[in-house]
Amino acid sequence: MAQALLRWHDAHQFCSRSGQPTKKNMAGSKRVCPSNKIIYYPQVTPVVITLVSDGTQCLLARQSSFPKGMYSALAGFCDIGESLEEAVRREVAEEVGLEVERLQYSASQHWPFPNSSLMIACHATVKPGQTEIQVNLRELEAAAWFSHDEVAKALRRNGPYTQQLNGTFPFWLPPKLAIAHQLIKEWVEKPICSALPA
Ligand SMILES: NC(=O)c1ccc[n+]([C@@H]2O[C@H](COP(=O)([O-])OP(=O)(O)OC[C@H]3O[C@@H](n4cnc5c(N)ncnc54)[C@H](O)[C@@H]3O)[C@@H](O)[C@H]2O)c1
Repeated sequence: MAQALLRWHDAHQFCSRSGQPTKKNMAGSKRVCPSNKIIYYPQVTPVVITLVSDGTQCLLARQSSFPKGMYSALAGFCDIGESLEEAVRREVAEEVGLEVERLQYSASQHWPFPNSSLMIACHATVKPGQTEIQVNLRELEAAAWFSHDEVAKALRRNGPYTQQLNGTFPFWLPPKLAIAHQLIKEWVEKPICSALPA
């Protein structure tokens, strides 16, 4: 968190209205422009992260920037004017072409990489039978449905894998510190999604 705050101070040294240097307050919690008194507060950007399930399988995806073999839940920044529910539905539709039927909040996490994000984690379901995915290749490298068994095994493995096994990189999941890991673990331990309220 301290590093995220230091990065924010570094990137906000000048007032965007007057162009004058801003001054940090003693506590380091804000910056003020001495010429027009505008106060700048550190920003936190909301990001939704969603584990989509059809009741028996869950959907995991990877971006080309991920370490080889790592798959995670779908994440995306909230747009201005959007509720969290709208952001989840839009992101899932944009990234894999699925329509979310029900969703349930799970937990949140401050994520300092590369800037301060507030990760808001949710479980979502799609209607059984409406599971055909269309991967948006501008955003994702791949996405696929994984069975409960496959995901449970991947949780027990210790990634990251840097070595190929039978010509491919074994699929592995984000580390414990990431809320993506907690979301996936929650689904494996209690497949909540099959019992989400309508
Ligand atoms: N803690 C976790 O478990 C976890 C898991 C997945 C993603 N994340 C984080 O969530 C964030 C979003 O994930 P992603 O996969 O969409 O990331 P991403 O960095 O691939 O961003 C996708 C696109 O969003 C746009 N974007 C970048 N910054 C933005 C901002 N501040 N506001 C609006 N749009 C912006 C850009 O066009 C970018 O190409 C990243 O910071 C990522 O590190 C955390």
